[in-house]
Amino acid sequence: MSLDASSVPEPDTADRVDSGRGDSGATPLTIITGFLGAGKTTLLNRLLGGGHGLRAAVLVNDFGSINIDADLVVGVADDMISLANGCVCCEIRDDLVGAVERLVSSATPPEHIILEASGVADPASIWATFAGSQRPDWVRLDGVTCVVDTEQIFEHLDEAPDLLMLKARQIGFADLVVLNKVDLAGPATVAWVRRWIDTMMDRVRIVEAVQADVPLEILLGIRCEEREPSLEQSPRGLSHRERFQTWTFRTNRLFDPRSLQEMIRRDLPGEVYRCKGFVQVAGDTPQRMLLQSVGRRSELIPAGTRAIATHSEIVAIGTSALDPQRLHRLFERCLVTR
Ligand SMILES: Nc1nc2c(ncn2[C@@H]2O[C@H](COP(=O)(O)OP(=O)(O)OP(=O)(O)O)[C@@H](O)[C@H]2O)c(=O)[nH]1
Repeated sequence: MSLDASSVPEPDTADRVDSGRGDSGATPLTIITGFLGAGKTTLLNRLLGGGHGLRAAVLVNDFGSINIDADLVVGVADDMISLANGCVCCEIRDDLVGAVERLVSSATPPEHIILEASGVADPASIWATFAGSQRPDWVRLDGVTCVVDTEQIFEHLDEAPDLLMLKARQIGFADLVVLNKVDLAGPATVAWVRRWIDTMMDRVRIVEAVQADVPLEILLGIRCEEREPSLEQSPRGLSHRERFQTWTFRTNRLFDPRSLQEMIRRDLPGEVYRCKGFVQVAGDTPQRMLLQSVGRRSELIPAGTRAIATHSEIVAIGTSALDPQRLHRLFERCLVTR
């Protein structure tokens, strides 16, 4: 895990969202939740690029051992705390509280804190962490936004039926649900997922989106109703480390981009929910690309100046049945032979 920096310089925009720090002095906290690959980082980047005028600090939590998300969040290089190698709702709660403590007690404390939780996190447990901490008055929950991959919400239920329970808990704790990726889902699926959420939850606000494009005003300054965080809301039974597994592949060799995407589409085991990383791909000149895959969908996009390095590093997250040897063989097959 790496911890660095504290808060951002005052933006020069005149349009400010009222974040509502209020008399209590508690710093408003927005939690972005949602399952792996739903579009949380995409939403976070929209928030950060949105010119809301708030001095916001960002906490990014990746379940894997490398915090890829930290490289994908744009525009807050010195203002982000990266919490990797565990989930903030259960395994690295102390790191979360410590990071927030550092932020709020710094010389220039942020006006707002945005936490992108890991895709397997239970937001109720995150909030319970603050309630159980030494200084529960440091932060005030401003709102919880849950990003849903509308196309894939019901995927993987054969391998892990309890996944739907986790997704339901993420949605159920939210003030706002962003039904994302409606471009991939199509109207019938969108209507179906909407109905499913409506019948399951009371009074949750739902917006549909492509690339998490939702108005900023509805994301910040929600001032959600007080909710009593109870430590009983922590997940019972297996810990995330027992339910989910991560696997990392590193190589100095070049990938054949077509084989890589074809392998993900055809052969990636159903136990793998998400892959992401930076890869060196073969071409006229080797190129550094960002690999993103959610289920069997994948994209390779030029990495630009992000995460400059000469080797490739991919993280996969899946069920505890994930087979490291099999994955190693599959990814190795996509390397260019010398
Ligand atoms: N087609 C389509 N792709 C999207 C949309 N929103 C996000 N994506 C893509 O989905 C992938 C995952 O998006 P992220 O924002 O990284 O998802 P995430 O929830 O932060 O992922 P984790 O942090 O790994 O859980 C990326 O390749 C995005 O470009 C959308 O509305 N439509």
